[in-house]
Amino acid sequence: MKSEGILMVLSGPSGAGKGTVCRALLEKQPGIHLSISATTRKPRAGEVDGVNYFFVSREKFQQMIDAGELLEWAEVYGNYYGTPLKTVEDALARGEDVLLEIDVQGGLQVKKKFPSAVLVFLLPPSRAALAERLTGRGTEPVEEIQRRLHWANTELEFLFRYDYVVINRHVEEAVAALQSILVAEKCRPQRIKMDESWGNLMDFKGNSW
Ligand SMILES: Nc1ncnc2c1ncn2[C@@H]1O[C@H](COP(=O)(O)OP(=O)(O)OP(=O)(O)O)[C@@H](O)[C@H]1O
Ligand SMILES: Nc1nc2c(ncn2[C@@H]2O[C@H](COP(=O)(O)O)[C@@H](O)[C@H]2O)c(=O)[nH]1
Repeated sequence: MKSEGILMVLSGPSGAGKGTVCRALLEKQPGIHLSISATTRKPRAGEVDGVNYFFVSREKFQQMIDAGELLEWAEVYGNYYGTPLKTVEDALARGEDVLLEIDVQGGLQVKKKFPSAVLVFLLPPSRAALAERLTGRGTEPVEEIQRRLHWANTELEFLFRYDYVVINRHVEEAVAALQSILVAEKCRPQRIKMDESWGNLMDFKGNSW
């Protein structure tokens, strides 16, 4: 009996620790496929095209939308971000678990297209922790930090439309929670591929020994 790969979405306010937790999860489970998004945002110091994001122009991003190349896309903090569809489909077809680190608007689009996707909302332990983390990262100017913190309130409204909430108090704990979710989701009857000897699942009584 073999279960299929899981499409897992990780969302949460900017600074919640999504990127940090994703990297730590991949270290523990290198077999997970992390989707690389396309974005019109400019690279931060140290970010590499094709590794952190595919950094594209607005024109190129629009072409990708028009060509149906994006599984989902959204405008976030004044820039466009989207998930390339084909690499996700290919990885799922290979039976790999796929992780999308995307915003809440994108998360709900994914759920519409892939109802079996698992939506996880990553929450920092407190409002103060969120502000400290975002400021401490030191990658955005003060106005941008304020803008992201302000938007966090709107993002929180999406929390109850997600399947799971993980509190990112300690990175290792958050990673363990994500791993547990993956294990539990693989045990759902809808995902289990049962050995053919069990016959027609819808008609157990009709099967003879
Ligand atoms: N559990 C944690 N405890 C303390 N600091 C943390 C924890 N998780 C992440 N951080 C720190 O918080 C900052 C923000 O983390 P990260 O960049 O991963 O957030 P993010 O949710 O991916 O943000 P964005 O959406 O803007 O990309 C980083 O400096 C990171 O090192
Ligand atoms: N809807 C999507 N949101 C995405 C995608 N890739 C990243 N994001 C989200 O954007 C913000 C900002 O990211 P940053 O790298 O500029 O800090 C963050 O919430 C990401 O999760 C995507 O493909 N689609």
